[in-house]
Amino acid sequence: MKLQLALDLVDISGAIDTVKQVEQHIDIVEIGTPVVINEGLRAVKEVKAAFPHLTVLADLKIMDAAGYEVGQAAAAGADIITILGVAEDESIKGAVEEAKKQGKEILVDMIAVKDIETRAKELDALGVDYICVHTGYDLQAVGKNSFEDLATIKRVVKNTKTAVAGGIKLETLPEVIEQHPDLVIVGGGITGADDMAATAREMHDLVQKG
Ligand SMILES: O=C(CO)[C@H](O)[C@H](O)COP(=O)(O)O
Repeated sequence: MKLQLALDLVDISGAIDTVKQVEQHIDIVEIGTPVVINEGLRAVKEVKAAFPHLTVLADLKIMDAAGYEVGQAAAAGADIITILGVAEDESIKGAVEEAKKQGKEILVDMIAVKDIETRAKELDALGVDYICVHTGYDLQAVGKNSFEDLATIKRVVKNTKTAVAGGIKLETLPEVIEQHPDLVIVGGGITGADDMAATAREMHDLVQKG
């Protein structure tokens, strides 16, 4: 099981400062969608250049023109690129094909997918690398989480790695770990902590033991 730090509410220098504090305690650093919207793929390029030993995920949440967008993110240095589970199968296939060509991985974000079980089975057959259940900020605000959805994908997915994201904190991490996802994604649970390094270390220890 791996820990991914999601950076959403920072600029490039803020991202680099944050990673400097926690780099020993994370496996993957995510350049979040708001950062890519604000700063472009330059954010991916600069973070990868600053931390070449870390796996960098570009959270593009691709919906169309997937092969092209995966190619651009790969050229910027991303190791993993995200596409939405609600995208067309043709887009998913395009993303997978381009990622394979470039030696990269595709994570499918299941945000807004209504029938998680059916779509997860389809995505599993399409050869993506990760399927990630995700409660985004707008549903976190009304008290939702992804714990049940994680159980669903763990039950039906045969080949693909599983991941979970959305409002995970140190206190809720044990409940997530019990379900043994391959990847746990944490943003505010680390970046909003008083001591980011101590929180990331504690989370990483739990994830590694889990
Ligand atoms: O993709 C995202 C929002 O769309 C976030 O990166 C993801 O939800 C993790 O952040 P947090 O732990 O703060 O919810």
